[in-house]
Amino acid sequence: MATFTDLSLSEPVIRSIINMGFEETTPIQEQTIPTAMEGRDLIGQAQTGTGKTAAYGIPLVERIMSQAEHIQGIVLAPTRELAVQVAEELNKIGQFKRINALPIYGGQGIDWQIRALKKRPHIIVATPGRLMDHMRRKTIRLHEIKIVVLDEADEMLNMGFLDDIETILKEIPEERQTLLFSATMPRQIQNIAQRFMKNPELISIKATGVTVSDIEQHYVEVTERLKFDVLSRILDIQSPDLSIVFARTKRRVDELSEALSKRGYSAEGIHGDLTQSKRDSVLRQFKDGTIEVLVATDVAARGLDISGVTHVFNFDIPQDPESYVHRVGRTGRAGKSGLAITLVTPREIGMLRLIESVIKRRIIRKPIPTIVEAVQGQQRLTMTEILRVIAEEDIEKYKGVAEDLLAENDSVTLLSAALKIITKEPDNVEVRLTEAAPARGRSMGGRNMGNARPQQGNFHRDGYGQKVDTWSRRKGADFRGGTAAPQRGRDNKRNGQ
Ligand SMILES: Nc1ncnc2c1ncn2[C@@H]1O[C@H](COP(=O)(O)OP(=O)(O)OP(=O)(O)O)[C@@H](O)[C@H]1O
Ligand SMILES: [Mg+2]
Repeated sequence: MATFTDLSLSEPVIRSIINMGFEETTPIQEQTIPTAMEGRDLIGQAQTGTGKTAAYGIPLVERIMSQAEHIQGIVLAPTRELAVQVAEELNKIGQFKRINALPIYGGQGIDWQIRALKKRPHIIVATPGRLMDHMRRKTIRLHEIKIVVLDEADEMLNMGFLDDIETILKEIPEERQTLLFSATMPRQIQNIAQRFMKNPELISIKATGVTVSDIEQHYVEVTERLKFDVLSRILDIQSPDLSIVFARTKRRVDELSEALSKRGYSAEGIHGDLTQSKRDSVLRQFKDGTIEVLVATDVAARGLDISGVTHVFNFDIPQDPESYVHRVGRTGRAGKSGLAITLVTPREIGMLRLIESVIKRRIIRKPIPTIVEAVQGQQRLTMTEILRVIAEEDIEKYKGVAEDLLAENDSVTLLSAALKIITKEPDNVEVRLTEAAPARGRSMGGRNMGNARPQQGNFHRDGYGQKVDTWSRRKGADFRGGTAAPQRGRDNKRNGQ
């Protein structure tokens, strides 16, 4: 593995990379940065969470002149949250070279953006629709752009941005450099490449699978009616640090997040019909751990890099294999491990098989978890928390009361009562979700999702027939913070926490 100093980068950029805590390059960075620095067009494909942002961000920042006070680089991204995140990363890479990147996206006040543009950013990171607005108003001019990056280009096509992208690229001088990055490269991308790129070099990192191998991938076959109980039980058993639950429609996201809250989980939803300020605050709370379960449509499937996401749930199986790859890729980032669990109704098994054939990997079947397992999971959580408090916290002032109580009750009875109070018991608050139509696949012609080979190593881990210990919490994952058990207790929750 190469280090960044092998890549003939400038001193300020090396310094900022060190400051960001990057030591070695990832494979996509090692292979694309030199080509991109030469000014060539390129298409970069590599698994989710492997550092594609810096793979284009570093050459982008390097090739921009900090003295010239006009927009020289532009990154197009499919969602607002992704635009914000990419701009943040570019600002970090450019901090010592004094390169400024500005996110430009819908839902944010256009006047505010116009004022921010007057500060003359070197790079803008934009969603296509809002950029078009600024082009019409002539508040952004593209005639001095030297570099264009299309991040998640395939998703921008899915969202119907082809015409917008075409209009935008026509405004940009032809001598520009064009870079295109995604974890998935369906066939339409070749079309974009032919029309808008000059003899692009294709750099595809040949991994063993299209999805990251450190992400364990499971599925549970379950009827629509039982899905919510299964999700709750798995949450109780596994007690994820942070998890994302993907659902098919905005309405189901609303209903699910409400139902999860009713059952005592700290959950919020995010989707495209919410106001931008709501979207921002939900994401912020999820990042700082105030919310533990983020319920989302595919708006959160692409590119978002949130550390601490240990679990991804497909409450509804995605409509196509690309979406599966990206959703699951919200965990297991930058070499971390993760677990992805897909709930599949009997009618959707065909879609699951299609996904397996595209990702060239078996998704392991797990049985429906039982209530007993859910209870055991929560009891384990309580026990761990008690042992932690004994080891780490000052409990002297409780000892007097404890002794008084012990004078009249035996210790096992007392401790059992205390455990009951702080353990979140499986909850049967009635919930009702609007049914979603089962997933039907799009045509699969000509998919090229990376030159994956089957991962033989995963085949022996099949969960068929295993029972009680199948759903035990994974080893090695520890509980975030110290207050997990009491805060998640149902009584606290009912008091509005
Ligand atoms: N060389 C590196 N060393 C250590 N961490 C890195 C390195 N490069 C990137 N990272 C970190 O890895 C994480 C994932 O990076 P990034 O979001 O760029 O992935 P991606 O390939 O674009 O994924 P996706 O396909 O989901 O968009 C980020 O937290 C980033 O800071
Ligand atoms: Mg990315």
